[in-house]
Amino acid sequence: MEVVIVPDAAAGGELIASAIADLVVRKPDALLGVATGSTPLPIYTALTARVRGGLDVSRLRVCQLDEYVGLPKGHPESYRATVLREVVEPLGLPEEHFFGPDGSAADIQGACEDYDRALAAAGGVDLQILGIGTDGHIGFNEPCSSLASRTRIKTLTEQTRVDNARFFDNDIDQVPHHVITQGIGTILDARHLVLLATGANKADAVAATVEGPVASLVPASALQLHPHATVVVDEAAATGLKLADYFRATYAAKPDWQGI
Ligand SMILES: N[C@@H]1[C@@H](O)[C@H](O)[C@@H](COP(=O)(O)O)O[C@@H]1O
Repeated sequence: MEVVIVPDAAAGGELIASAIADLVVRKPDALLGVATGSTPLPIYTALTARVRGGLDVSRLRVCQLDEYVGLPKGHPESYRATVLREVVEPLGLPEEHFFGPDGSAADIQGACEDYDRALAAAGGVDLQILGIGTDGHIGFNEPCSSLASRTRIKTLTEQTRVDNARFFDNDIDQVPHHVITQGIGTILDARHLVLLATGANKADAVAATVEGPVASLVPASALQLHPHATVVVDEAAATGLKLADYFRATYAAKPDWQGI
């Protein structure tokens, strides 16, 4: 696992957008896994600026990490609508290049299995962007999710519903209880995992992810099992890291050509 400490969220966004740009140049039809939430927005802003500056993403494909269950199709806070608004439209991608699980399906279990099959049929995710919940969740894999889990339905913790109420008029009653999420095993199938965490409220979760034991209690700690995982944190989110100086020195000594 590589840990990169950046001065602020914007610098994290630039760094990760560079990695995505390098990937697209290397593999124009790459499959990019995107995350929702506030944290990844600087990545999408930086990537959109690169596209305006001439980066060709016309063949890039994008897929979802997770989705609420039970919101009506087209609900503005469904993750499908969110990714369309925050990623697909700004990058100018055709909607056919974007896919995700169907949270409004009558057969949710079938929709989960369909999604795992669709990811495999698409050749697998090349780079998966991840955020992290305050409780250490990735996607919507809440604490005690199986580290081998595949895409399935999960029940949100009260804390996650409180955290996400800001997207639903600060009304927790509007936040769904159930979600579809790529499993931790599904996420680990991606070729490169890039987790961005910013802000002091993520410092404990980051420390447990990077320096704690691999444990289902901290789902993001599963990144320790992946051969190519990059954790990008700003100074505030890095405050709990005992090895912060080592991570800084390692990154400073890294050759430019190597990327993240
Ligand atoms: N399912 C999403 C996660 O993918 C995201 O990482 C998390 C943190 O969001 P934020 O970045 O807004 O703190 O929120 C939700 O739970």
